Amino acid sequence: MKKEDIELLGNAHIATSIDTPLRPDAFDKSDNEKINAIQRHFEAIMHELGLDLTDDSLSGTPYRFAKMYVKELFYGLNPNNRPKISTFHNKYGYKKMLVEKDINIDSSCEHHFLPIVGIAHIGYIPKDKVVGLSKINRLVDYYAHRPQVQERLCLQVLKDLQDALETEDVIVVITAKHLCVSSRGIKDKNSSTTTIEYGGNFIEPEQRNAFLKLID
Ligand SMILES: Nc1nc2c(ncn2[C@@H]2O[C@H](COP(=O)(O)OP(=O)(O)OP(=O)(O)O)[C@@H](O)[C@H]2O)c(=O)[nH]1
Ligand SMILES: [Zn+2]
Repeated sequence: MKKEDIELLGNAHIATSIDTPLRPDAFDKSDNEKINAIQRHFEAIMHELGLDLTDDSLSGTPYRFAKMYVKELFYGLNPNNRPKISTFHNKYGYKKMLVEKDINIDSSCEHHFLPIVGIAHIGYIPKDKVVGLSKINRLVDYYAHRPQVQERLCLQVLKDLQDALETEDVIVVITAKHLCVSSRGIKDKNSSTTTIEYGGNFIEPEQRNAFLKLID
């Protein structure tokens, strides 16, 4: 790819859809077939870098790398891996805000494939359904384990929770450090990125501020 094309891609990095751009044949291959193929590709990259793949410390790296990509870092690409979000009938009639704070974010930036590390805070106001608390953390983990931009991660979590809870009254805040900003390029160790997305009642500044006060 030419440098100008990369620059164009960079400028257009905010996608118009909140869906992760996947090809229709994304899951035609099994995980093991993907691991085998990625292993060969990564072996070629290491070879190009001049590394001696017969070294006993390096020889297992292409397989380790491929397994890590498919089964760990990017397990969230496959919709079959979406956690089951158990919801319960809100029979106690809890109608105020529920906040799940300091949810761990381990993600990867899709421009450099480097880590995005941070925390998410989520609030919602139940209607007829409440969700098992751990399912909120699991959902965040699932969407984080894709090549991501933080804005889309925030929107994907918001949309899924709104659908699962059958209410628009959800808010998602993510604060994260991008290693592509802190460890390469500009190498700014201090800055972090915050994204906030919400719907329903959280459009009201009073409701939003009540949430922001709780996560402060
Ligand atoms: N909006 C947004 N940008 C991101 C995210 N993660 C990484 N980026 C940015 O994506 C941009 C890609 O820009 P390019 O100019 O194509 O890439 P680059 O030459 O490596 O850019 P530098 O990082 O400035 O060296 C960089 O500015 C990154 O900081 C994200 O989650 N959201
Ligand atoms: Zn990046």
